[in-house]
Amino acid sequence: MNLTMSLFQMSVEVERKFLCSADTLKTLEEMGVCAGQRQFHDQYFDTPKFDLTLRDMWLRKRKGCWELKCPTAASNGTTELSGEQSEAAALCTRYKEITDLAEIHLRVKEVLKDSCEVRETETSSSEGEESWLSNMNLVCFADFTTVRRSFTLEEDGVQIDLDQADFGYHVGEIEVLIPEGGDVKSALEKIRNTAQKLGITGDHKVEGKMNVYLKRNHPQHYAKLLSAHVL
Ligand SMILES: Cc1ncc(C[n+]2csc(CCOP(=O)(O)OP(=O)(O)OP(=O)(O)O)c2C)c(N)n1
Repeated sequence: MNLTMSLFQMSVEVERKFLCSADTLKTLEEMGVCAGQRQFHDQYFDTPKFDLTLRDMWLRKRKGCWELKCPTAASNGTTELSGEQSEAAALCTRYKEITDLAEIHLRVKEVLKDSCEVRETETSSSEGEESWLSNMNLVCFADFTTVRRSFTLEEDGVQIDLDQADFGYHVGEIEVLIPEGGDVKSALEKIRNTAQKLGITGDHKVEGKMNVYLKRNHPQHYAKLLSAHVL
């Protein structure tokens, strides 16, 4: 099936990361409802030549489920932003989240077809359900566990996560999920309001877990992504 014929409805995650101070945590605990704490183990996959991550595509397995995060077109939903909205956009990331495995296979194959990475073999059940990884020359390059506390505020559809990764990095994120083609401006506005309420300042993007993980564990991979302006 051609990708343009694909009919899957995808979500777009609009997200701002922040460093959580003791003051922010106190405000959050006063204002928000703690929706619980959970722990998950993430494994990220790419080819040895980094064909996916160099295109800002992030393939991972979390709690037994596959997810692919892909960039949205830079201008989608962000034309004619006000000054404040542009500032908010510069602090946020926007990624499509694909969770349907067949769709993930299609997208990954599409990217790898030019780099001769895909072995055109049929998967037999005896090879195990994840032979597609080796057929596409995909290997695990990052593997870590996160303890996440989630909060919800009155603001519609805003989730705040406080993540503690097992390699010693803490980061918070304010997140709004919208359908593909949905209202990015309104999501940015909600994120900006929430950051203001929590007293979050700063005019630079805060590093995510992966930045810090790669810098520490795979500096060459990290350097390639930096020079390609992916991170
Ligand atoms: C600030 C920032 N973050 C991520 C990226 C790109 N990127 C690197 S790894 C990566 C995939 C992991 O995304 P992230 O949202 O950081 O992880 P997590 O919070 O655990 O996922 P969730 O539970 O919210 O789905 C991305 C998109 C970027 N360029 N800049």
